[in-house]
Amino acid sequence: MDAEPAIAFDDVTMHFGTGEDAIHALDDINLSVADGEFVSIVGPSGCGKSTLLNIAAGLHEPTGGALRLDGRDFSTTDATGDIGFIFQRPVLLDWRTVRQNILLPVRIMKKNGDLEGDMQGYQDRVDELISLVGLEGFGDSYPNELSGGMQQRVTICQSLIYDPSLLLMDEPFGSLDALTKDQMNAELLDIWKRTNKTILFVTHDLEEAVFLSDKVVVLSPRPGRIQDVIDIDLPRPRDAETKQLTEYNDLVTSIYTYFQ
Ligand SMILES: Nc1ncnc2c1ncn2[C@@H]1O[C@H](COP(=O)(O)OP(=O)(O)OP(=O)(O)O)[C@@H](O)[C@H]1O
Repeated sequence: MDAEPAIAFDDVTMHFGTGEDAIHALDDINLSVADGEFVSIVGPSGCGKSTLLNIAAGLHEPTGGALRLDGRDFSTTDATGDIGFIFQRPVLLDWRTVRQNILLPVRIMKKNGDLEGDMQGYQDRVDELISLVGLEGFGDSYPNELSGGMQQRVTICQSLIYDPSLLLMDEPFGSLDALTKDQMNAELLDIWKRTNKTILFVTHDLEEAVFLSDKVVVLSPRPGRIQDVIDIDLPRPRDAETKQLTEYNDLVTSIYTYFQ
């Protein structure tokens, strides 16, 4: 029997509000993401990409359908600790050091009684993570002493500190310049490979989606429906040379046709 998907959306529909003013954000979403898979979601502005991710994070309850996490009914499962969320803009406390910011989710979850294990284990993990994202020497720096790319690396560490199996990333590199974004994409693939996470990634950038993913999900204009799921069977590891491949450029071009 096949393993259960890391996360599955079964007939998920989302309306915000009721009556005439209701917004139909998502319609009939059926999507399975396998354990360890990297899946990107693309679609026109306002089509419901962030809503889909917010539902996966448990921040919104869908108005129809259901979610499964490793085969378990999401509505009755405590997913705290299984899911990490990374937003477009780093959410860091200016008055706390990099090290303290990385530990913040652990402190909050411990306070709420959602996390077990002693603090020392997490303190040691901070050093591993700082090294994983190449921030050695910056553990005692404050966020305003770091570049945008470095700040986003800190948020990646924050999301990895409690070792969730699923990472939800909502345009995490959308506010970075093109060169830094390319560098962060390469680093993310390296982190993904070394940590075996499942990643659900929202982006406006079709080239980024093709470069990173195993599959690209194309949503229609609102209400977001799945228009296509495209397998990206480019060889890995991927690097600057991947972008020179005819297959890479063909895939990007074919996904663009959905937006014309
Ligand atoms: N909390 C909310 N309350 C009411 N409407 C909402 C809420 N969140 C999202 N919406 C609406 O749902 C629709 C989808 O929004 P969403 O942010 O998911 O789209 P998106 O594809 O991520 O957009 P973008 O690419 O511009 O970031 C939009 O019309 C938005 O106004």
